[in-house]
Amino acid sequence: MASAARLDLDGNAIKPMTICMIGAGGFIGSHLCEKLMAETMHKVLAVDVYNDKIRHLLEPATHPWSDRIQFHRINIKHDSRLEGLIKMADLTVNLAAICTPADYNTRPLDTIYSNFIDALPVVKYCSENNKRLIHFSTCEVYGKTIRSFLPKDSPLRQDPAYYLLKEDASPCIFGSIEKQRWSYACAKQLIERLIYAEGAENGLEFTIVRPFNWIGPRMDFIPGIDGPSGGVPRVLACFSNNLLRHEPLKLVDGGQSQRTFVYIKDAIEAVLLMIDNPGRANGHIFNVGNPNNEATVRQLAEMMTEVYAKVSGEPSLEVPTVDVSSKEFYGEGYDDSDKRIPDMTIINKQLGWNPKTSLWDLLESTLTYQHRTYAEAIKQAIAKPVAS
Ligand SMILES: NC(=O)c1ccc[n+]([C@@H]2O[C@H](COP(=O)([O-])OP(=O)(O)OC[C@H]3O[C@@H](n4cnc5c(N)ncnc54)[C@H](O)[C@@H]3O)[C@@H](O)[C@H]2O)c1
Ligand SMILES: O=C(O)[C@H]1O[C@H](OP(=O)(O)OP(=O)(O)OC[C@H]2O[C@@H](n3ccc(=O)[nH]c3=O)[C@H](O)[C@@H]2O)[C@H](O)[C@@H](O)[C@@H]1O
Repeated sequence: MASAARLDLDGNAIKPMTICMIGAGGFIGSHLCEKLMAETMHKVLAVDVYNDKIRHLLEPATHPWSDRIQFHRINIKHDSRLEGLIKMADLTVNLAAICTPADYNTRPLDTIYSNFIDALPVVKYCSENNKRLIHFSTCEVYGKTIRSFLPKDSPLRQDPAYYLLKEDASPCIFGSIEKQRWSYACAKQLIERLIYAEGAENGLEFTIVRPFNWIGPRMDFIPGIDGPSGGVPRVLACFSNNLLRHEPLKLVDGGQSQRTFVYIKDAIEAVLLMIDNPGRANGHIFNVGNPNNEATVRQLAEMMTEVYAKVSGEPSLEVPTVDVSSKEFYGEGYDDSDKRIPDMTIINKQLGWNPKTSLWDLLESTLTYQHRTYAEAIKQAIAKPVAS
């Protein structure tokens, strides 16, 4: 339960603050709002175009935190109320973005505008009004690893010096301009550089977060149920959708890419530490991921298949996966990050944070949620006769 006597990492009482959270209605925003309402006395001015994922926090108005959360339906592309909200707050957390890879090469303009141009006024208002900013970037700013350019048989491929991703040392390696996949990473990189420069030249107090594949309940949508039937969400929701519909999981280009997955609830602990410890978080860029939860996409598919059979009680398909080319799945201009392992030195040193949940455990709780939330709706959708 919320308590006024929470202490920061240096033993000082944490004063309740007002947080302007932009993109509060999304996956990460909904979990961050939940945490702030349940465990702190901070107030949230929740800005988004949607509020479905935080409706349970907004209604009924009898929640013990009801006077600490306000929803503002605002599109930050064109709404003069934004500056007023940032001025009213002590801290702004910016989560708003287009961040699904299927959009990067098919809607590159929207992707670049969303991740760079639309974030500019947020940075400017924070800087001009001396307000602290926590900005969400991405691990995609690292792009490909140096390792991926080494010969296949090089022993150096096993050396972490060629793949471990460090905030203050690793280069950002993207593909050519025709590989529009990198429109997102490049826009995120430029806004990081701008924020960093505002800090250096104008004293902006900032923290940049680089999430490494945070996953859990409420991530994206299930096509045809709570999102467009032709839509392509991120991998967790794609594979969940396949499992719920008893279809084989599609492995893009053989599913050889590697990712590290962190449970959303672990990651949110890291964000709360940043919020509550400005002296330790300001001026830093933080990797937030779980280096112990590495899997190829193929391994992820196999594990999700096994976990889903366990939580749903339904047998797995005899052939649970199918290979598909990236061109067929994402279209022209797709490219991929080969491997993403976060170096944890900086977040450990500054905030003492470590992730706890194993890949199996996080998939078990997430797929239990997916099954409970969607299985019935999918059954009904499949049973519905198609209109002739
Ligand atoms: N989930 C991850 O693992 C992950 C990884 C790397 C980076 N990120 C970054 O974290 C942030 C949040 O990601 P998420 O997974 O919660 O995504 P999400 O799509 O679930 O949430 C983004 C939210 O921003 C809102 N939004 C977008 N444009 C807006 C606008 N113009 N005005 C108002 N609201 C707008 C959307 O409606 C959505 O609710 C993004 O910046 C993303 O790039 C997330
Ligand atoms: O989550 C992150 O840390 C960042 O990375 C994601 O990028 P990516 O990991 O490539 O996106 P996913 O959709 O989760 O795909 C992961 C991998 O699975 C593959 N995939 C995806 C979907 C599918 O059905 N099958 C499949 O094999 C993709 O090709 C990719 O190799 C997104 O860019 C962002 O949300 C975010 O910034």
